[in-house]
Amino acid sequence: QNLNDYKLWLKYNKIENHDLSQAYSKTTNAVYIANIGDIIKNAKRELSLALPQMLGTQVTYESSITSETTLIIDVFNNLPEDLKLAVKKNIENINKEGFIIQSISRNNTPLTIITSKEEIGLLYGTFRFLREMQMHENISAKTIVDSPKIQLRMLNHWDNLDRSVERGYAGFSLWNWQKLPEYIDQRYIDYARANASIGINATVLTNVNANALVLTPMYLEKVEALANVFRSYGIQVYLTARFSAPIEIGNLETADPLDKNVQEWWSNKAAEIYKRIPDFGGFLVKANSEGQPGPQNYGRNHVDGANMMATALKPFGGNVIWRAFVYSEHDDTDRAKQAYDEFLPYDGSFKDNVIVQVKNGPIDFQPREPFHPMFGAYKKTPLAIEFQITQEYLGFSTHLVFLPKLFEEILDIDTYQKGTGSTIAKIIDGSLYGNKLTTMAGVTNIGTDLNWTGHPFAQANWYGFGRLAWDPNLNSGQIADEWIRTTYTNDKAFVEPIKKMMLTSREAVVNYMNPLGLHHIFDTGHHYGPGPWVDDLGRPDWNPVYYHNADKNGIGFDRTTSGSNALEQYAPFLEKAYSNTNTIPEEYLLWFHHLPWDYKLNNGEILWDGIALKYQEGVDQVDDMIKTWEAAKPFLNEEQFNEVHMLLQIQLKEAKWWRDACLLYFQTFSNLPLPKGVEKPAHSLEYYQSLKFPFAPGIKPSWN
Ligand SMILES: CO[C@H]1[C@H](O)[C@@H](O)[C@H](O)O[C@@H]1C(=O)O
Repeated sequence: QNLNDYKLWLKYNKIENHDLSQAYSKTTNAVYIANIGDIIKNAKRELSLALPQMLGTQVTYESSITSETTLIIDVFNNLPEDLKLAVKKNIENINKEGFIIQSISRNNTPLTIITSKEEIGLLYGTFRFLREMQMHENISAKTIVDSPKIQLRMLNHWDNLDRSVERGYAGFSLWNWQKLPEYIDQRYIDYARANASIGINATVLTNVNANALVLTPMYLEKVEALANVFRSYGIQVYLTARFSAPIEIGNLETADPLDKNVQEWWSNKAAEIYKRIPDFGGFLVKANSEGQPGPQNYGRNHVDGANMMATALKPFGGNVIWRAFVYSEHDDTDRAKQAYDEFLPYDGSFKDNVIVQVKNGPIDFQPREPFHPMFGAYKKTPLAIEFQITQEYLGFSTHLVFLPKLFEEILDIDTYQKGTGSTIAKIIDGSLYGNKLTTMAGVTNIGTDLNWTGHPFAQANWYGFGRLAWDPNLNSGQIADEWIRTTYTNDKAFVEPIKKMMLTSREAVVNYMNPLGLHHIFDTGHHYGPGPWVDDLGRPDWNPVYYHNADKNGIGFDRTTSGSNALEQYAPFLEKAYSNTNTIPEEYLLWFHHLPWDYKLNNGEILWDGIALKYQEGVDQVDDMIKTWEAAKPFLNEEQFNEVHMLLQIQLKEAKWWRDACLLYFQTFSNLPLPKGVEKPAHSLEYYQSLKFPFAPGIKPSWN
């Protein structure tokens, strides 16, 4: 790994273009930055770090606004009257975290103003200003008026107290519990800077498979120390709350949410936390899911559990984020249907500080899933969308996959639940149903690796998540563009091909792992390589064979009326369109239909050939990615080039592994030859079935 990778997209490379550098130097020649709090101090620190690196000059700060001032950073209320007037129209168009960057002429001198309603907007505005410089944009020629569209832009860490990270592929947890609270690792500060630079404003420090100990005083003191660092970057801290904590650390005999002592215990716990952390965000809870304790252990339901915690947090302004990731071993209906069936009756019964958090798809973070049917169907209780930034099912931190493409696909989908135009983006940003609490959560891919995310390009997934949480209508191409230019170079000859490579990488992984709607055919436990043959796990819904249903007659999961009828959970328009093999988008075909091997695809190929050719296409796409990277070599130093080149070679090897293993296995049912154009497998099926990965990182759970 390359030392420079540590800086993420905040590289602040020297600006070589003389004219541009001159123009920026003029704009930043005399800076007035208000002295109103700790957040703005961090904006000032960032300027003092970035400007000398980019421009080669030190920043001169002024103690008051003078006729010499070239850049003003202050909240609207503090601006001199003439400047207030200049930005007045725009200030009405931002919310309390938004900002304006506007250049005017004052007494014939050019002046740039970064302003906002509140202090946090100035930090976001400063980061934006610096990004514009990194992207060599003509700042003084444009006015930028921007605000986040979603209130809680949140990372979910699946970090355990022993510093292992569930589904983490980038080293250990950042949180050094042993040295906290005294020792503040520089990493905490750089983590906060990176998050603030893209507008992430909340973080859940601990795994949803929770350990109650984090709620004991010894740990709370450490959490407080982290909260103290993050506060001045506008980041609020949340914790996961283990439902059985009152028993485990509170000496109670029950955790029944209707028990007075239990309720009191949680209220006292909330008070204790808020005494230390007055702006504590609240609890994220995984209950009665994959073996985690919950209200159902006491014959109660999700509403009882969530509302009990909501009552405890309410006096302090905290939220409960209650996950809807549930599927039960006692339920033999289609796993894809269970969360909807269980949660739909509760819509509207939760207290107003409860948010229900739903994964983007109904199974589990597959390379491609149709959207989770709760989106749009839940109309009263606010839903948070949960994306997975860590690549549990997408090649860990080894494969290059640009996830904003996946996130965008989901956000843009029309659920039709309130007529045409009921997109998931509008549900999440609250505009469709008028929800007051809006949230986007991302299960993070960050760890102690030198480059934070294991794969240098996985940084783009952290970046892109943050950008989409800020504005779910952003385009993934724009996000890739920003990331490449701030991380590598602005040279078009590099930017354009690399952007193309990133934008195709998501479809490539779908093709070589799970084409045409196939899903969950991963090897068991670690979810790394292919395991479509696995059929012997304790629960049927953990077995890949449950999901592909291949037999001599065909392949796919019938979710129409002749099968599980999961389609009934979607709006009538989609139910109808997806029920019909002529109108369903082919990328969802085998998600909803079981079809014969000789079924004719849109392009005239039979299904078997189509599947095989998709696998081959995925391999070819990775091959192209390697060619693109090789052609980009002149723009990279040796380490930068080599690290990604080595990773891409592994990706190619493993794309072939997926192709060969899946095709050889499915061929035992189809009994058809591989079509022309598909490479002959390098090994036998038995060989692929014998591969074992005891070294796979990131596993902790024992349930699948
Ligand atoms: C935290 O547990 C995870 C589990 O490791 C993972 O395999 C699955 O994706 O989902 C679970 C969840 O989201 O709760």
